[in-house]
Amino acid sequence: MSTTVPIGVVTVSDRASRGIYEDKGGPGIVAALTELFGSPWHPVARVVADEQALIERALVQLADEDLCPLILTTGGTGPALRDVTPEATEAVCEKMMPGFGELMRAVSLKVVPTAILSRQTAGIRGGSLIVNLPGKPSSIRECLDAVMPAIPYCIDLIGGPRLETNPAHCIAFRPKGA
Ligand SMILES: Nc1ncnc2c1ncn2[C@@H]1O[C@H](COP(=O)(O)OP(=O)(O)OP(=O)(O)O)[C@@H](O)[C@H]1O
Ligand SMILES: Nc1nc2c(c(=O)[nH]1)N[C@H]1C(S)=C(S)[C@@H](COP(=O)(O)O)O[C@H]1N2
Repeated sequence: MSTTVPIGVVTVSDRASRGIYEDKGGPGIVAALTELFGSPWHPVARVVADEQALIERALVQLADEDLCPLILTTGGTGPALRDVTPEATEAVCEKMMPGFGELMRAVSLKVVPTAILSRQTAGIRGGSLIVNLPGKPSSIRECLDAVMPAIPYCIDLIGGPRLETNPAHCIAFRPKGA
């Protein structure tokens, strides 16, 4: 059995899932986490089309079977008809964490005026925190840099493993004594 922490990485993209283009989202998340995490971890990656049932199934498996304390999605957060990642996230979560989306949009707005078009959100399913990132590969690091400082303490609070960040790239916030 693996002693490293499984982290769910879900690319939601019609074209990447069909092989029309190479998926840069999943590898982008892995590259970002490789810098940001200080604890041993390994990715459990999935690539799915923009279909709510498929996204929900991937999230449920990663949470309930793979026991990932953190699941990151990329893509499907916009206003287009097939963009349903936030709906899938909300459908499988018991509790929403709207502050994640608020912060990521605020930070992204400094980079791109269309940041308001992302409905990216976050929520809790059991012992898993699910966080949506936009599909544009360049948005992954911008968004993760903003929210990563709060992620280890959030995972503490839902009973997950103690995750450390790499202080060269990210200082995690935990209240004194936590
Ligand atoms: N997984 C990915 N890998 C590589 N590039 C991506 C990926 N997802 C998105 N992109 C790029 O970012 C752009 C905006 O992403 P968006 O999620 O809106 O794509 P989309 O138009 O919904 O198409 P698709 O679902 O087929 O990726 C895409 O047009 C593509 O250039
Ligand atoms: N940081 C960042 N946020 C961003 C973007 C971006 O390029 N960088 N693209 C925006 C655009 S153009 C769209 S349409 C929405 C939704 O993208 P998605 O459907 O690929 O998730 O994310 C927005 N948020």
